Amino acid sequence: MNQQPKVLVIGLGLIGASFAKALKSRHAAYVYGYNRGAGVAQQAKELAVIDEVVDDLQSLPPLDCIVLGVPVLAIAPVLEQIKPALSGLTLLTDVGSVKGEVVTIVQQTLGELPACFVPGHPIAGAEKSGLAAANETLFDDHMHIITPLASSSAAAIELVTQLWQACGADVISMSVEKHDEVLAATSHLPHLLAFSLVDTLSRESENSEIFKYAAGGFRDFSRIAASDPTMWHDIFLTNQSALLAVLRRFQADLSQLEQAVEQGDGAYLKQVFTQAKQSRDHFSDLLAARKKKSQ
Ligand SMILES: NC(=O)C1=CN([C@@H]2O[C@H](COP(=O)(O)OP(=O)(O)OC[C@H]3O[C@@H](n4cnc5c(N)ncnc54)[C@H](O)[C@@H]3O)[C@@H](O)[C@H]2O)C=CC1
Ligand SMILES: O=C(O)C(=O)Cc1ccc(O)cc1
Repeated sequence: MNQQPKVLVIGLGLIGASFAKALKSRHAAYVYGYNRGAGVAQQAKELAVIDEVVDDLQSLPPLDCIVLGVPVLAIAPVLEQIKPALSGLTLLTDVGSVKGEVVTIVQQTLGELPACFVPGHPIAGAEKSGLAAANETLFDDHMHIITPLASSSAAAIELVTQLWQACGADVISMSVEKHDEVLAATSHLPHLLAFSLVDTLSRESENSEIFKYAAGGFRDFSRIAASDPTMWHDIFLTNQSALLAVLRRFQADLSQLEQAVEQGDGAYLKQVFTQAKQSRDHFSDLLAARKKKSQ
């Protein structure tokens, strides 16, 4: 594309603002921004995260692409407002952590799956949220998963790939179903466990007094329990079946560990811990290889 594409980011929080900032700083797009509530988009302009503020989703400038950077259950009300602008668009995409339910929401809200629509999910983030957490290098050397649909046009797939590559991401493609299964296991379950553990421990001691005595292991494990409650509320409600499947497998394994502790079955404990260590060491090697490749 000779001219810079014109991109509107709706939802200027951690992911939307990081994406906008990465595109703008790398001169990969002319970036408009919209956020509900007074002031956020204006602040984004002042911080050079976006080029221009959009005040009203019902009167949009000519655009090539709209990126939905809002929590999953905020997508439907936003789509209702931008419906009229979708006909001239090359690309409509999102960054939601769940894909199946986003596809259903788009289909139900628009009455069809438009050719411009390609679902997406950056596999990069943090426990922080909001515009203040925006970081233009957030996506460097991270995967961006797209789940193109039978209805997605070649032009839409090309533009989504080009934009995320410009932000430093490795764009990979997979089915909606595989995405939701894999992410339930590697992201949604660990977040559920972290929320649950920190909640349990905080109720066990007044003013979370026991946290004073926690070491690095607890810090590492519990970091993600500081993640945004609204965002995770939406994820757990919209990836219900994949999450329940992996949660039930985990609960069965946890019960076996409980029994082993109860019965003093050290051999079983050692076998589980050894297997887990091998898997984690393999994961560290993968991360190191990815880092090396990008240097
Ligand atoms: N936080 C993370 O690490 C990651 C999040 N995601 C996904 O990205 C999406 C956004 O997450 P974050 O950026 O972390 O959240 P965030 O809370 O930092 O940002 C969301 C932004 O959307 C705005 N917003 C909410 N409802 C709106 C509406 N109806 N109209 C206009 N603006 C609205 C909020 O005011 C906020 O500025 C979610 O769908 C999440 O699943 C994907 C990858 C990583
Ligand atoms: O903070 C972390 O370690 C994360 O795992 C961030 C994250 C949260 C949600 C996603 O869909 C993808 C990445």
